[in-house]
Amino acid sequence: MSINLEHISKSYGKVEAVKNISFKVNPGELFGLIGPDGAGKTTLFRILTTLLIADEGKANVTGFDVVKDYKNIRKSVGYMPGKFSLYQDLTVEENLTFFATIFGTTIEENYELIKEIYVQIEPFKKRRAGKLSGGMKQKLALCCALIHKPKVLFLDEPTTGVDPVSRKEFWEMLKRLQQKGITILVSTPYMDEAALCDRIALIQDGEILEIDTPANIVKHFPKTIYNIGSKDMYELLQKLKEFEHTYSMYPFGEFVHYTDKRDNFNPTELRQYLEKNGLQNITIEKTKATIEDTFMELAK
Ligand SMILES: Nc1ncnc2c1ncn2[C@@H]1O[C@H](COP(=O)(O)OP(=O)(O)OP(=O)(O)O)[C@@H](O)[C@H]1O
Repeated sequence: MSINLEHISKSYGKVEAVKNISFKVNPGELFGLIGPDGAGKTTLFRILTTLLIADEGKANVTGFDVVKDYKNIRKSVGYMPGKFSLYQDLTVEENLTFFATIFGTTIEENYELIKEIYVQIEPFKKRRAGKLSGGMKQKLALCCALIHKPKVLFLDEPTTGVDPVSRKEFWEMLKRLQQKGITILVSTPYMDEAALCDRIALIQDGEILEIDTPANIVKHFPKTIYNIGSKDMYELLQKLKEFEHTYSMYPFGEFVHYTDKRDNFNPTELRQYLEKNGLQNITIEKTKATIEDTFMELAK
């Protein structure tokens, strides 16, 4: 097993940030921790990268215990924290050289692993990290986390605040790193990115709601979902909220995702109710559950 957590708990004073969490990540797997802000993702990363000691439970990474063997873990993992991972006043090249030096290596020695990512920021190698765009900062931070050829890569919300094109490119890079045999634990609040992982753990308020492949997670959704559209989104939400048979409803792009309390739901009846309440251009169509739908249902 590359990563193994057993009954890990951690509190900050009265805040129980992580509660009795257990899961395993297989060698070479791309595993996602999916949850909103404050779910406990960063706390888990800090425990696994030996920067924080859990109150209860055991964890090991590449066979090393996070407390007893912390030095071995630090040598064999790469960590890209969500915030403050680069020295803003150092240039691109200086940042990378700095990280290489503290791990007793050089850029040249491990160039092959970072090459594909580094060539994209190399034209700006004399630029200070603080002056880079979000996407470029993220590529540099990834190069710095990879410079000592880690076996396991920890990426805490690597795409937060990054534009959609760079996000897509970033996930393509992760897939290629995975093919080189690196195990990756990545966290994200974006549900669309969850679908790109081999397996995901949905996490909220320090607890795991479910662990499975993205495909299996959506299969477990218990109800039929309908996409409901109308000209006036705000009114539509109000009226659906007041409808006595509504089980769940929330905005999803240009539609509302709706489920009904009853098994014998009749869309015509809902349409008539909405029309009677003055809504126009109503559309009601069956749709497939997404990871976000499952998350909302489990988090209820
Ligand atoms: N040093 C700290 N002192 C007190 N409370 C903390 C501390 N660090 C985190 N917390 C609290 O613990 C909970 C989990 O935080 P954590 O940072 O692990 O979550 P997260 O999922 O990474 O979210 P975020 O993306 O906001 O960092 C939150 O309620 C947070 O406010």
